[in-house]
Amino acid sequence: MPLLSVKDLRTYFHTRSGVFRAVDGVSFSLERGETLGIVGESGSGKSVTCYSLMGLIPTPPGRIESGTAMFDGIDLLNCTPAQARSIRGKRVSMIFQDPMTSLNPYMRVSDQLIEPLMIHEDITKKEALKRALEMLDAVGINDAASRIHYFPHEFSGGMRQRVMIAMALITKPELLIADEPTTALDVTVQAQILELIKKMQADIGMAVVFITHDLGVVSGLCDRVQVMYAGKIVETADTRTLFYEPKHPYTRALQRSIPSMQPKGSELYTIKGLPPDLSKPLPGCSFAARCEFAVDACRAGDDPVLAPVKDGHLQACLRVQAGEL
Ligand SMILES: Nc1ncnc2c1ncn2[C@@H]1O[C@H](COP(=O)(O)OP(=O)(O)OP(=O)(O)O)[C@@H](O)[C@H]1O
Repeated sequence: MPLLSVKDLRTYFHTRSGVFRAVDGVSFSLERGETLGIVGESGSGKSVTCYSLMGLIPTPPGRIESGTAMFDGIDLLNCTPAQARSIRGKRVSMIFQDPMTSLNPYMRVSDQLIEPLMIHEDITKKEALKRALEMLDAVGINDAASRIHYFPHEFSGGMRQRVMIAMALITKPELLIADEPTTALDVTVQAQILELIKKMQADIGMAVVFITHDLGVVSGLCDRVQVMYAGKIVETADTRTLFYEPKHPYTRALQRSIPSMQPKGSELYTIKGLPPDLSKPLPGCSFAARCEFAVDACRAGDDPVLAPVKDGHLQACLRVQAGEL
């Protein structure tokens, strides 16, 4: 049985300017210990997918319209508050691009680190502090014994990111959701943080969902990747297949836009145009307006659905499905 199984998740935002179908029929599953990358441009619904699982959708204007998200037999989208508390922040944790999303600026790091342990585990304060120190050590905070009493602002950006990771991992979660945790950091610190997540994953054996707009980042980190466009998954495969045999024109375009994949001296390739307005769904494929391979059939009928290319590789382009591309 997979650790997490999401079926037909739809999360819409009901605003004055219309209903934004941020996530529109997303299904995927994740095995224990597996790392799944969710890739797509800004606004494609990556964060809203994960926020839905974590109970972080602001309601209103947001609303989960349909779907189930089974985590070890419990539906995260339809569970009791007590079930939610026993899972979120303990068995499932999340880290964010901005560490201050989860760190409290007015609380010493020591108090923040021990809080989830005191809530979820039968443990004394002394034992909890010992665990917190070990955790800070494990995420590479030097001189953790004195720094544990710092406030978040007394750490540099990269170090704050490490503190947030320590806080997310201190309960040894079975699933970590990482929402662009390195985007705001310089390249060296970015690499260190990615290495750290990999190491902690190996130590704890947790599964990871890694959200990023950067296809380059997922290559060294993820077992499997799913590509999102306009609230839907348009392609999913193991990382190697997705890199070397991408099928969907959007995935191919994303791959072409990785700077290191482009020949030296050539003009940087970018995907022309903008993602569609999610409040005005158009007939046909939502990528058609920007797709260099689109034909009339792509702009008519229902949005194409995922179909297998081969075992574990699914994609949603009609022309690929018809064997034309
Ligand atoms: N609070 C909100 N109110 C209204 N609409 C929202 C809200 N939050 C998200 N949305 C809608 O959901 C869409 C998807 O947002 P989401 O944050 O999931 O994108 P993303 O792929 O994670 O992008 P990014 O990389 O920029 O975080 C947005 O384009 C927007 O239309």
